[in-house]
Amino acid sequence: MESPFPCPKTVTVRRNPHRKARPTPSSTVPLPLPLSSPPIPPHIPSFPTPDILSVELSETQRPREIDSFSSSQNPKRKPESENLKVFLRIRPLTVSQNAHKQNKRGGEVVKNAWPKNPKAKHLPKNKVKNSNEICVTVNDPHSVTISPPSSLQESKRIKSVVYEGFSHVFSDESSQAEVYQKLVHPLVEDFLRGKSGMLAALGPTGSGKTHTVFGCIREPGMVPLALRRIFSEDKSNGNQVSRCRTFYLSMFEICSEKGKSERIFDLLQEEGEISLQQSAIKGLNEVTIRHAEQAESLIAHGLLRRATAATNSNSQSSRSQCIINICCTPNSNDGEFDDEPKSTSLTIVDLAGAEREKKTGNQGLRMLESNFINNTSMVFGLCLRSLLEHQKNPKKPLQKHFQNSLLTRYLREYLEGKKRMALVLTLKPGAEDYLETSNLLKQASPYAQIKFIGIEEPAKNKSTKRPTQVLHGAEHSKRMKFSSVEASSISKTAVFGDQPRIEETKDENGSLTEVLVESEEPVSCKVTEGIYIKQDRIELTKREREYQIMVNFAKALWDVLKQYKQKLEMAENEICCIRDNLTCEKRRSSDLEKEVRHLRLISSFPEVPSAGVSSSCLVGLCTGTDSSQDQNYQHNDQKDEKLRTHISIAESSQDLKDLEAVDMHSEDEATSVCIASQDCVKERCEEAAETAGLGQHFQRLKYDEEDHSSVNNIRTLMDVNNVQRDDKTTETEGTDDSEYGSSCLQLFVKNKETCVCSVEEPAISASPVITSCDNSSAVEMDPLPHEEKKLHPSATVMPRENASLVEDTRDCTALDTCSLDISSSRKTEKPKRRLLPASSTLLKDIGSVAVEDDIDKSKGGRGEKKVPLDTRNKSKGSTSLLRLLRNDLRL
Ligand SMILES: Nc1ncnc2c1ncn2[C@@H]1O[C@H](COP(=O)(O)OP(=O)(O)OP(=O)(O)O)[C@@H](O)[C@H]1O
Repeated sequence: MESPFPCPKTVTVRRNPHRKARPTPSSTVPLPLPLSSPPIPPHIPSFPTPDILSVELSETQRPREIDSFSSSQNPKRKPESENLKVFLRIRPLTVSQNAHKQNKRGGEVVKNAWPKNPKAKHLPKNKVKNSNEICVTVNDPHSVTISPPSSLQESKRIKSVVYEGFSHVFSDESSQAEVYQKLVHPLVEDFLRGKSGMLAALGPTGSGKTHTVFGCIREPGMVPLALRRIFSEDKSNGNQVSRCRTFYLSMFEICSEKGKSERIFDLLQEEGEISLQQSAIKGLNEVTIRHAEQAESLIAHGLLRRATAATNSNSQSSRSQCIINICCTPNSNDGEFDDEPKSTSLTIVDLAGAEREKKTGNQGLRMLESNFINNTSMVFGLCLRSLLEHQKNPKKPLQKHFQNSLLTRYLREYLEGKKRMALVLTLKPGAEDYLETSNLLKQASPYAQIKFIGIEEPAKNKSTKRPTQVLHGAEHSKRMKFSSVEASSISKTAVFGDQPRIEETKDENGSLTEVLVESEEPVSCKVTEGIYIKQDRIELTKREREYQIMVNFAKALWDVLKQYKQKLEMAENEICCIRDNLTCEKRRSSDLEKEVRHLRLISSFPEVPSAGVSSSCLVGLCTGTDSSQDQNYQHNDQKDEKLRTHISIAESSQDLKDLEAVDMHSEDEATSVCIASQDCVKERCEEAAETAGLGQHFQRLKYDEEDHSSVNNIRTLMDVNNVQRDDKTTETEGTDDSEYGSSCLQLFVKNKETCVCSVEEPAISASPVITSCDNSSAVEMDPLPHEEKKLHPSATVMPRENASLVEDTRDCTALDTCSLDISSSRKTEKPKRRLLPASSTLLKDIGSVAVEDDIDKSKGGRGEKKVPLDTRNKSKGSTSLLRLLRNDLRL
């Protein structure tokens, strides 16, 4: 059963690697950094202009992109690599078909109007191919498929092969103009801009090389089209170009003499055999051309001289390699076009087509010619192959295949990749030409990978300016004269390409010397290649440095802009925060204003009359260690009767009538006692004192730090400020704090002993009135037994007037005495405090004080614990004070 779809033939794809696009300078521009911003720098550093300008390039530092950048800056210098362009042109299957097509297109039958070799008149005409089978199929403008004829497919199982990577594939219907536009036009434009170039046509015999290069009258080839293009520009510019530059045409062929040796003939002169010395052709006639018609006429005459012969493959088969040079040299006196390039050349080579003996049936002389042609084509191909392999693997040396033929010796610079060139492969699409076509594509398609690296155009300085080499008229005689004089020293003459006017000689030291030919006396200047290289290197380094500076400048600018942006964002955020805070503050201020208004409204009511008496606070005593415990004590007052820690606050003067005599000056003051922990006593006292303005009046009476760890030190602070504030709010509004007197009674109990301390109101007494309970204290404390002291601390407050009796011996003017009686055991239960009226507490405590002589105390039994040192040191004055108090209070 047959498949509905024909099974495709097996196809082998031979791919030439794609040429990689050159990195453009724009690709080297640093990309914006990722959005994740780095930590914001504290400040933006100054722009590093000095650092940027001090860029120094090292050999390893030079980026590859610099070359492209430099070349883009100077289009006349393109040191970057450029691939060899390989074009493919497919000839029509038969000429008759082509003529038919041409007739269809233009209505005229195309005939080759170029002069034919008269020898070919009697040669047999090409056999008309009966087979219409083709082996070449154009896939796209850059690839073709070569399919073997059916006979070969069946017998040898040869597969179809796809060849890719061509710059362009011209089908059999392509016109000369189309081929010119894509193949030669770029070369001509470069040539007019001062870039030398070469086009070589390769292909088997009869494939259309000569047709492509020279064409016919109706279909002029690449050479006449190029000439027309060159001079058309000149015409459009009013012959300005030809006035500034001079164009020369030279045409020669390389053929073999009976297949033994190669000979070079100048096709523009009769019997013009010339020779090749090194890479230069000696004696080549360069004809000055002024317009295209003249040049075409010269070429037509040259083609008549070219060796052709009729073969089985081609009735007018080229038997030689034909080379045409169009040379351009600017006029030396013209300064207007001083920037124009110097001595450029456009070379077009029509190679003789390789032949297969079986097919051509050549014999004898034709066969020898065929061997020469095939050998030259092979050497040409070997040179390119060696260049390609060398470029692929630099370890492989560049073979000197060029030495094996005159053509390759002449084209050495092109074949070594030093100058720009293009190849056009011509093919015959017939099935009988499959093998030639296949071999050519297999051999030549990889050439598209060849790169021309570091192509340097001739320098513009005067020393490199080449005079014309045209060997006609006076110049010819000059040359001959010079040659006769210096012939012995001339080792070689450079006439190729853009160096036809320089003759290189070797001096005694063996160094290379270039001799300018146009001078009667040869001007010798030691110009070695190194000089040019050095100059170019310096210029290149300069450009690279400038480029590097610009790159660094751009980077630094980018960084600075980025930092400024971050800073701007920060500032904006800050502004937002400040704005929010301002709004809150405004809101607060408005609230405060409302409150003030409210308070003023309240203050407008009649004032509560001041009591006019002192509201003093007597300090309660406590054994607690912190204020939080004090609060607990207050809450648990009823539970612990034993704990005799008293915190008494005199709320009104009526409660302290007994004490009015003692402290007459403290009527207005409010006294409170702040029981603070041992750790915060000092801070609290200082804070309270500072708040109340009593910093200089407030003194701690006594604090013995020696033994504070053994007993819970009880400190009682009179936080005057707190009480003052309380009183102030109750008594008057808007009164200054300083109006209130403040006093602070601080009691220290050390080692369960009662200390008496007093702080007098500073407003009344300028001097600090502090009575300490040290050894010289006026109050003589009767120490209790040790166990009792632990449990019953008590404090006795004494009237000031009584205390004043003993003030002659003390620093204090008043004395408030507190006796502490610690009676509660902290071991058993939590201490409780009961808030009692100060007067009752004082009376009670004073009554409980046992006034005894220190002597009696010291006479205690041996087993008794010794009285502490501070107690023993109680003076008689203190004892007397206590007695007086008792008497005065009638206790
Ligand atoms: N593209 C083409 N269009 C029309 N005719 C062509 C084309 N190519 C070649 N021919 C004709 O084919 C014949 C052979 O072409 P040509 O002489 O150019 O081949 P060749 O490659 O130069 O051969 P050889 O190497 O033997 O010189 C010529 O008569 C030419 O007119």
